[in-house]
Amino acid sequence: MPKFTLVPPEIEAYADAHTTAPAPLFDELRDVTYARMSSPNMQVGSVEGTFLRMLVALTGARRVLEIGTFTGYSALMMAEALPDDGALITCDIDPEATDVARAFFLRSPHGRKIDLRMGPALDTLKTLQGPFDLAFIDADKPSYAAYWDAVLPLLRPGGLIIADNVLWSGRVLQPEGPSDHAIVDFNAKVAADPRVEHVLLTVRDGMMLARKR
Ligand SMILES: C[S@@+](CC[C@H](N)C(=O)[O-])C[C@H]1O[C@@H](n2cnc3c(N)ncnc32)[C@H](O)[C@@H]1O
Repeated sequence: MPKFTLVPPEIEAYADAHTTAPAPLFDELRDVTYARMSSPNMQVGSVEGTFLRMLVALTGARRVLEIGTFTGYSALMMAEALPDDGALITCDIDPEATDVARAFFLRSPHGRKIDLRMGPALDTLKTLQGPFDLAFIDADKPSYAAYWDAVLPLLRPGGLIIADNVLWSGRVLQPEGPSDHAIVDFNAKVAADPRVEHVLLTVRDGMMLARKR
């Protein structure tokens, strides 16, 4: 199973210990995810989750789009920073993981801001109307380039796209499998796109932040 982090575990633990502690519900969500899911480390975790929440707060986002709900950690984190009338649409295809997400959304006062759409994200994206203020791409890697093409037009000028796992446990340096190449191609695509300014951060497994001009 990929580690989904390039940061040594003791450094990750130190960063975690010096990051605002998430509400206890997030600890429970982490524990349930690790007990029930076969790839629990897909969950963004507290450092990246808190960073996402901070980005939503700093950008003043009111409408957020997420591709890749899993058990709901990142969605719930970002929803916490939305205003009362804010909204987050999140997409997934996995009924088992999203059953967990739904149960936790119901237990949070911020869960009512979240609209979970089941089905392949590329189909869901065709049904959505912009503008969104912020989008978080964190689903199947071979579709990243297609998600970029579909999401950027839905984003308002000045809006932010965040893509996760763009260092792919370091395999971007020696790509072999289809997902490795998909991430390499995605990063090159973003870097060549004049519609955005972008920065690739070495947070956890790599986060691409791209601001629409
Ligand atoms: C890395 S996980 C998301 C983790 C989540 N952001 C979190 O913090 O817990 C990726 C998710 O993408 C979903 N996914 C994979 N292919 C998809 C597709 N074609 N459309 C929508 N979701 C998809 C998977 O079911 C999985 O739950």
